[in-house]
Amino acid sequence: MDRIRIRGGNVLNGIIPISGAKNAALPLMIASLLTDDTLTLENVPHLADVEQLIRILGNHGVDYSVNGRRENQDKGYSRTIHFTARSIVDTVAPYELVSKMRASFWVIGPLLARMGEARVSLPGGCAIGTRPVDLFIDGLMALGAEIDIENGYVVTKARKGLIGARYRFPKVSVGATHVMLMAASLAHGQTILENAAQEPEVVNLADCLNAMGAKIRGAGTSTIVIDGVASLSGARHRIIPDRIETGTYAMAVAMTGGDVLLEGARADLLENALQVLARTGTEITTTNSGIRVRRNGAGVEAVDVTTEPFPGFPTDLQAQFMALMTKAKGKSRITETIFENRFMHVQELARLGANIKLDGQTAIVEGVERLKGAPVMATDLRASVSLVIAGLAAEGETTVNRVYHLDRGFERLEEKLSNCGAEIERISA
Ligand SMILES: CC(=O)N[C@H]1[C@@H](OP(=O)(O)OP(=O)(O)OC[C@H]2O[C@@H](n3ccc(=O)[nH]c3=O)[C@H](O)[C@@H]2O)O[C@H](CO)[C@@H](O)[C@@H]1O
Ligand SMILES: C=C(OP(=O)(O)O)C(=O)O
Repeated sequence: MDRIRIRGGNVLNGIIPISGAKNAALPLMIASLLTDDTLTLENVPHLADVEQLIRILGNHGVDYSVNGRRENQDKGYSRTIHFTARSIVDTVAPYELVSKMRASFWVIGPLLARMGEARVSLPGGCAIGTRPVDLFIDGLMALGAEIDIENGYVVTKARKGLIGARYRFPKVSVGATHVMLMAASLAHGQTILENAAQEPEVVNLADCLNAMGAKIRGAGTSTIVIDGVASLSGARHRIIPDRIETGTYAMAVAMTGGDVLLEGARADLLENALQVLARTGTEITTTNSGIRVRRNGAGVEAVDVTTEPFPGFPTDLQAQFMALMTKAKGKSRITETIFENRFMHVQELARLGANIKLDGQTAIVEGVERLKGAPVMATDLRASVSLVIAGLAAEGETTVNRVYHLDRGFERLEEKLSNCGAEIERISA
């Protein structure tokens, strides 16, 4: 299995191009199941999750073709991809495919809306909590779907089509909001979703669905109104820049020091996290071409954070921020409210010399003078990259094992960081 080897201690200087957002690309690709026309997506990142979803969609009958120079396609540059689901050849999403990635469960919405049936394996994904699917089931049932769980599969039918309804999510869920948006777009009549997720990825999906002919208002607020339409057409749509990748590299610069332009990044997608970073003493400026992050030799202040649904501090940046706080001046409290088991990076950061104590859902981080390189391993995507950041600021050599987690969500990570002066390389097994 590949590993990442880092020799820490270098400051970061230069330009890091920000890729298209994984968490926007996945639901947008799934939306291609809603129409027999071509959905063209621009700025699709080259990531393991995207490739896996291409395979899953292919199983249902989605053809795809990639624009761009052939030599770029395999090297991992964001691309334009055309997805066409002329006909749905299979409404079953099997365990072997869905268990590898949580988001693949979301095909349940479009398959049910377009075909009146779906049989989708319960999902896998990052091991950061129990991650049930009750909200998807309740929401689709509110639209008139019949649902049973059989042998690890969610089996659903709506032979006469889905019917618009008012549904209030008992808890904010990004994935369940995506699925309800897609399903309700082809339902008969009006659907009103309350307590919906307000994440930029939800807005990106709603904008794309509207370009395909859907009638959705209010995406980006907690109440979304969808007037169902009989069919959707193709469209051309651009994926937003990845706000988690943006925040991750911003925290890397805050930790190592230096001056980096995060090219193509959009500050409005992560205002809360940028404000938190500014409070640590990191200089953040928005320019025409992206976000510039600077930190001199003065070190970072300790800041408390609590993860929350958007527009709050994102759970997907919690691990990276904890890495930063391990070298802060003083004590910070980091509270995780979204996932009940998202502290697996704590014991790995401790291998590098971090001083962190857990008190329920709160991590108390006492900043230390220096971290020292060590072999580490993480069991989820954002935890893995938090170890990369910590390794960049640690003395000596850090080896991050199980690199496949990083490949799920970070396009050309080693190249982007080494272009800015980091000593980082992939060691192929
Ligand atoms: C591919 C993708 O976009 N993944 C993101 C998405 O995951 P995902 O969409 O899976 O996360 P959700 O917003 O659904 O999860 C939020 C909370 O709701 C719970 N829940 C969710 C559904 C359900 O039916 N029942 C239930 O209890 C979850 O266990 C979790 O505790 O949003 C998360 C929260 O911002 C991010 O960390 C993930 O990176
Ligand atoms: C948790 C994540 O992904 P997933 O929902 O696919 O597990 C993530 O992107 O950080």
